[in-house]
Amino acid sequence: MCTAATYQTRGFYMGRTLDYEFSYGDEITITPRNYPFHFRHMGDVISHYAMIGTAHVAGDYPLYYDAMNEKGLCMAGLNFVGNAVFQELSDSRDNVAQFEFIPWILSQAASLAEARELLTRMSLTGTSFSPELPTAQLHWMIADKTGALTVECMADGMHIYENPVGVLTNNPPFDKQLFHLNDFMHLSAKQPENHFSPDLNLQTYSRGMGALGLPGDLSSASRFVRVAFTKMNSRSGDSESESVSQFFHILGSVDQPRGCCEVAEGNYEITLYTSCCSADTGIYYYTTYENHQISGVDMYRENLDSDTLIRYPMLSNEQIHMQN
Ligand SMILES: C[C@H](CCC(=O)NCCS(=O)(=O)O)[C@H]1CC[C@H]2[C@@H]3[C@H](O)C[C@@H]4C[C@H](O)CC[C@]4(C)[C@H]3C[C@H](O)[C@]12C
Repeated sequence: MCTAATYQTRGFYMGRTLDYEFSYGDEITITPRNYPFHFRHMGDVISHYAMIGTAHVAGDYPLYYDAMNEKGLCMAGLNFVGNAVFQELSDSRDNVAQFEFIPWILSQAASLAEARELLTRMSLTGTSFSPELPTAQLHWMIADKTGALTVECMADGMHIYENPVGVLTNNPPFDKQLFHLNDFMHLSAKQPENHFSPDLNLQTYSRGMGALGLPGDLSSASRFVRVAFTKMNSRSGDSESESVSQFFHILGSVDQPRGCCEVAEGNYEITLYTSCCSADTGIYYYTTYENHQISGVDMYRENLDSDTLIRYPMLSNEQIHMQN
């Protein structure tokens, strides 16, 4: 399972949890402006916007899971297993392989409006990266400070949804996730009042009872509701550190501890990492399952005019700050 969310304070933030039972070998990867992209069906793009995110680098190619570009446009791919059906190659459209989708959009679009424009002339194809890394069944959230979109390719074509919640999880399809929120409109951060019956003396006996009924399990549908509630009710200061701190609390509401989601006998899905792209500062923040300290990689501390990928392995050992 995975969850992605946006957060707006004075800055704009987007990130995700990457929940899985193993790692493909993830690295914080900066693609500078002059790294040559050789798109499978669209030729070469030699000069483009720089981007930073988590990727598995294979044969010097950044296979991004989530990233942002230097213009503050952000994008994340999440599992959409059983629903994703990619499109056929088309003579009249821009054919983009699913593994190229993040680089295709982030290399060229400076805003969500420009991304929307690219999407209208695109076919997202199932072309695989290699036999060892076959096509992943994903759907995506694309966002900047003006809003968010969800992109889902299904048997009936490409769906581009406005995403007013700024949240994405996994199945079912996004329109159903959004509709499901109707069932929870009675939830509140405030204490509830007795609407059950005036004939009963019902009392609140604990804080937090306004959100009684918020689903607590790890299913994708439940995580969607829980992170949406947490995000929509979030309050924080608007400095970078207060915003980033709050952002990790938002995604912390759907964190997966080892042991609670068994995917095979003795094999558990966990939150391998949680990321937070800061659109205004160009910093990619992250924590890992074993390292709760927030680490950061600042794209602007690198030579963004280079033509070579810049890679940082994730710091994954718990860092405990002893005070005595
Ligand atoms: C497994 C990851 C998604 C995690 C997730 O959504 N889990 C939910 C599980 S469930 O549905 O709810 O059961 C996805 C996100 C991004 C994916 C990677 C990226 O798409 C980049 C390449 C794409 C290649 O086609 C396959 C390898 C790969 C390196 C992908 C491996 C894997 O599918 C990743 C890492």
